[in-house]
Amino acid sequence: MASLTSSTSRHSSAMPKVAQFKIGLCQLSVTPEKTTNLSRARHSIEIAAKQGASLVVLPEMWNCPYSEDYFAKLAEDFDDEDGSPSYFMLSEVASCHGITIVGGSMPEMKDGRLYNTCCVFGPDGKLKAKHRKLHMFDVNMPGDILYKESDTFTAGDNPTIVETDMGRIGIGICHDIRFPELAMLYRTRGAHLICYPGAFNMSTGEMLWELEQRARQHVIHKFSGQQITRYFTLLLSSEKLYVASCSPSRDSAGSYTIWGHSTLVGPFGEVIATSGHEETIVIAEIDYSALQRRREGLPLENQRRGDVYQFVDIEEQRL
Ligand SMILES: NC(=O)CC(=O)C(=O)O
Repeated sequence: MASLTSSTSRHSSAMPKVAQFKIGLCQLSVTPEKTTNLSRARHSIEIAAKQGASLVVLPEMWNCPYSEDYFAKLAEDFDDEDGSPSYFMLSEVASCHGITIVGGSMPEMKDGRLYNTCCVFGPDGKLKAKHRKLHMFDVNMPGDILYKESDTFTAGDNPTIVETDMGRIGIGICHDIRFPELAMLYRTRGAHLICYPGAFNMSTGEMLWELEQRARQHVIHKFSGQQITRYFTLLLSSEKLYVASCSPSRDSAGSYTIWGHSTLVGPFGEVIATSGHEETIVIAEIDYSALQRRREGLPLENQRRGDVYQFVDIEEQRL
């Protein structure tokens, strides 16, 4: 069993090759026309690269509206060269500009099943990792929102942590953010950054946005259970990690109204850069030396009480 202290972890948290760089969060407008989505995404990635971003993050479902009417229709099998224009566009634009792309998410069709999948491409255009959304967004808030993502998608089975020139990056998709255990797992495995492509809706989005501000003041007594899990995720980010989220822009005409507000949070829990709900690109600086300062100044690794509580990393347990 792995304890919460990362000193017992087999994963090092050494600083990456590039410790200071720009990240671009492409908050994209998404339409039912895949070709339009592809050219918008490509254009936005190219602008981010021209503005100096060496890591670009796209939203959850950037090539397809977040709607049951489109998921299967616009899904791609990434192994099919002719049937996967989105996948190959990302690979091509990554190598063209020599950048790393955390490719938001796309509906993936494989062996008759649909997955909500994020592909990460390196600067050579090669696929570095594929994350299938782990937690299905099944929600029933009477009078507000009723949705069952698990009716359409199959959940993935693996956490995804990917070694890049721009650090060790953990991937989660939207609802995955609500599970602090996943962020904790990434942290114990030495992640510097967690990227969450997401498509929050108007009610849950508002909760998160308010929470980001309130969490910094450590006001927890009014939070609901759901908000507390987000609060803990934010606490994790403020302890150890950079956290980047990237959303589609809001389309009020769509059946699922998106919150927007793509954001980069730093290791002090501070919002480094954010956006409104319109189509835009957030360009922000990541400096991993801030992680080191934070770790040295507040050495939680050495202070955790493994004799009182333990965090189990299932993979380490298997070894
Ligand atoms: N797409 C989602 O997973 C939506 C979600 O988590 C939300 O809060 O909204």
